[in-house]
Amino acid sequence: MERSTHMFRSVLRSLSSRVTVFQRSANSAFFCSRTAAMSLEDAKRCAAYKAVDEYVKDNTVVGVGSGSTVVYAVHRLAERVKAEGLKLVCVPTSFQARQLIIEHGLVLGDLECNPHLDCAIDGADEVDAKMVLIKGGGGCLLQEKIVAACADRMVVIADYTKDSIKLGQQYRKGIPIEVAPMAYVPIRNKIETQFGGSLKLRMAVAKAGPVVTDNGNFILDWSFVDEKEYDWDAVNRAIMMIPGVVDTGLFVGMATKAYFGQKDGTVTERSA
Ligand SMILES: O=C(CO)[C@H](O)[C@H](O)COP(=O)(O)O
Repeated sequence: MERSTHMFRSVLRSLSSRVTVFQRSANSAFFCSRTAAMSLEDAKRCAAYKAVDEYVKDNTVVGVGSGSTVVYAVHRLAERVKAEGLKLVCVPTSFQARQLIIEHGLVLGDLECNPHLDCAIDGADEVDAKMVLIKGGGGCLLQEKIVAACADRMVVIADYTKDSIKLGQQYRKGIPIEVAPMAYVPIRNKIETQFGGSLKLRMAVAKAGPVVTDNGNFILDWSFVDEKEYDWDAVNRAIMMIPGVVDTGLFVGMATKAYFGQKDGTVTERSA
């Protein structure tokens, strides 16, 4: 009995030192209070909440990105719809985003009915100093790029591990490239010959064989040469010209703002 009381107290102590508190300020904005031990999840949440509070207002048509950080953005959208009665339309970038929107009782839109969006809020695998992004770690790059291209602004939400000077400094899994299944070998060979590095077909974890995207395609992850100075805009354009390439996870000149949740509960920003 004494032992279980002791264990319960120590769990409580550790929880109270980790918990992130979101408080409502006088103008009803939320902010992250700083605690001794902020987790990576807290950092994601701080960035996501900040982006939603800065960019979403009544009647916004918002693109909902994919990945684990976006989950917090959807929580915050739902919270504000409930508290403030905001009228929003949410356009998903993946099956995951679509489910999140539905589960949170938000209004689901699409590009047929909502071809123009006010903003797209999305995560990233890496953001360099010039706001070039690597996206597609979760395999949703095609729809993410299409939705972002339809938005007035693309706002990135990320934790501090995504912030880098040069691509490849933080994200080591390579640049995802979505390809038509029949063409993955010639595309792999062409990119290796033209730009160096190596490409690997992304394999599924809970399924035999390769990952199949929401669009029925495969993903090649390109480990480029670290020491090389790539012009990402030119590289992206050249890869897009290879028959069978559907899209790349290089987002050049698309993101207008990036929020990075930090270890101490603050959120830093970068603008294009
Ligand atoms: O591009 C993506 C999915 O295709 C995600 O935005 C990216 O992988 C970041 O995900 P997370 O927020 O889980 O770190």
